Amino acid sequence: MPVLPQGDELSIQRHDDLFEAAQIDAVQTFFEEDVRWTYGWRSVNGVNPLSHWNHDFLKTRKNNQQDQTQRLAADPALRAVAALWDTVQRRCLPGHALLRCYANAHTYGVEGYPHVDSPAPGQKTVVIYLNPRWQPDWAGETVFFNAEGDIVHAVLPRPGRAVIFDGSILHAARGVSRICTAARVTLMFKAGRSS
Ligand SMILES: O=C(O)CCC(=O)C(=O)O
Ligand SMILES: [Fe+2]
Repeated sequence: MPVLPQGDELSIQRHDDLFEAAQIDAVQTFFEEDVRWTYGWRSVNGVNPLSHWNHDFLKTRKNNQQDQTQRLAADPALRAVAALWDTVQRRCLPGHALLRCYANAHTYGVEGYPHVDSPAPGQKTVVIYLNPRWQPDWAGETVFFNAEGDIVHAVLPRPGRAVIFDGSILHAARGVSRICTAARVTLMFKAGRSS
C-alpha cells in the first residue's frame, strides 16, 4: 500500500492508481450532468460559521453508524459513485462500513478550515479528487497537521487521486488560488469498522 514518508507519521495513504480511468470519467460526467451544489455546508457545525458548496448523497446524520453500502448500491442514479466505494472497500478498507457519502466544491474564496472528522481514532475518511485537470499553482491542497500544529503532509488535488486517513487527524482543504477558475471538487466516503 503506497504510504508516503512524510505522511507516514500519521499513516496517511495516497493512491494515484486505485481507480480505472473509466470509473473516474463516469463520476466526472455524473457530477457535470447531475450534481447541483448547495451552499451552506460546514465542516464542523457550530464552530466556524463559514461554509462551502456541498452535495450530500445519502443524507445521513454526521454520527451515523449504520452501513450505507446497500443503499448506495441500490440507487441507479448513484451507480458511478457506488463503483468507487466498492473499489475503495475491496482494496483499501475491507471490513469497513460506509457511514457517509457526500461531495464538496470550493471556488476561490470558499476554502475549508482545520477540523477533525471524528473525535476518536478508528473512523476513516476517504477523499477523492474529481477535477479533470489540476495545476500545482491552483493550490487547493488538503493539508494535515501533527499534534504540534505543524503541517506534516499536503496532497494536491490531482485528477482521480484518493487519500485515506484516520478521521481524528486534524486536516483542512486549503483555498484555491485566484488564477483557478474551476470549482475544486472532492468526493468523500466516511467509513468505520463493521461491527
Ligand atoms: O476536500 C478536502 O480536501 C477535504 C474535505 C474534508 O476534510 C471533509 O469533507 O471532511
Ligand atoms: Fe474532513
